[in-house]
Amino acid sequence: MFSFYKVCLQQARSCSTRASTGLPSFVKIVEVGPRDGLQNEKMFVPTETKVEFINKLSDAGLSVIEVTSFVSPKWVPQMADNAEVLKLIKRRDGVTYAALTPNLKGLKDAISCGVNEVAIFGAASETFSKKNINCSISESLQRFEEVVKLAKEIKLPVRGYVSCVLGCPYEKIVSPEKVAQVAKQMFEMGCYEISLGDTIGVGTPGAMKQLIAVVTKHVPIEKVAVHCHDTYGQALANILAALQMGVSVVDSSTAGLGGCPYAKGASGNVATEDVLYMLDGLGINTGVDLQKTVEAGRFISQALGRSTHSKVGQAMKSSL
Ligand SMILES: CC(C)(COP(=O)([O-])OP(=O)([O-])OC[C@H]1O[C@@H](n2cnc3c(N)ncnc32)[C@H](O)[C@@H]1OP(=O)([O-])[O-])[C@@H](O)C(=O)NCCC(=O)NCCSC(=O)C[C@@](C)(O)CC(=O)[O-]
Repeated sequence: MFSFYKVCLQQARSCSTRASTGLPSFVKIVEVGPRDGLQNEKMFVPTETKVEFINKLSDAGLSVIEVTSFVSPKWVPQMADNAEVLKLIKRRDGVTYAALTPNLKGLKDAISCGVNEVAIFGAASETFSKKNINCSISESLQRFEEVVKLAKEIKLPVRGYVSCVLGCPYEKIVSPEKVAQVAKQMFEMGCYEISLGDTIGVGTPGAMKQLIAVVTKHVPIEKVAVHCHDTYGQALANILAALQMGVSVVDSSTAGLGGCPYAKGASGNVATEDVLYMLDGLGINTGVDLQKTVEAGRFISQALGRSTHSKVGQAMKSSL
């Protein structure tokens, strides 16, 4: 069925010069579809659908899956079934089931549901911080200190997100120095990885490279991840630019689902299928099965009543 795709991949792999380009040999994919992907859906997605989607993703070999968030259900109603989701999923050995936790209440609730990892999420824009988590950047960092302190006590890994790293829906320009300042503080408080979020997908590869050059003055490159939305169609190019800078952790969302409720007009994350296809062609291992990921994308797209946003998912559907 996917014969043309296979021939193309073989050709791409044979042309690949990973060793000479200095790209990493392995990239960790952090699948954010069930959380970032679904948080913005207007109609409540049934819990069983979320659970089946997550199970399909783990079956595809995705080893880190952000499954939900422990935020106020008044702010993000779609994630209100966080405890049920974590109770019903089929947990696979070796898979990290992660959740967003903006404060101590979120952390305590997440712990009681048996998450393997949590993420705090701040921003490099004051206005976005206020709109998204109802506090200033410095107030958010104080809250995060408490979250990280408690998580450390029970040896629960904490990831840190910085949003608006290449532009803000309210303030427009965001300087790399501001991003680096927030990233540094999150890293120093104990986050094991810092994910740089191009929340509204406005970045271009040159800006991404400049950003990473500035951030890595404070955070080691192996601790940096990229989280690219695809509003302007630049996500894959930006990811490649990040890989060329030495990044080896990429966030993505199956079927290209997603968006932030507090960043109006921003489109979904880069599709996991598209990232996998590109990495496969570059000879970079991920441990993830592309075809099974495409099937998971098809499942969730059908459940949402629309076609997948993944170009690879679309191409493979038409037998290319
Ligand atoms: C952070 C808060 C809670 C502050 O919201 P607040 O209103 O300032 O909080 P509060 O402490 O004053 O509490 C108000 C009410 O919320 C409850 N509450 C308080 N905390 C929690 C909690 N953890 N879980 C459940 N309930 C909670 C609390 O119990 C109380 O309930 P009430 O007495 O009114 O019934 C709120 O602003 C919020 O929930 N924001 C969610 C924002 C969000 O989820 N945004 C999307 C994710 S970020 C993103 O998508 C970007 C990212 C990560 O993908 C990267 C990128 O692309 O850039």
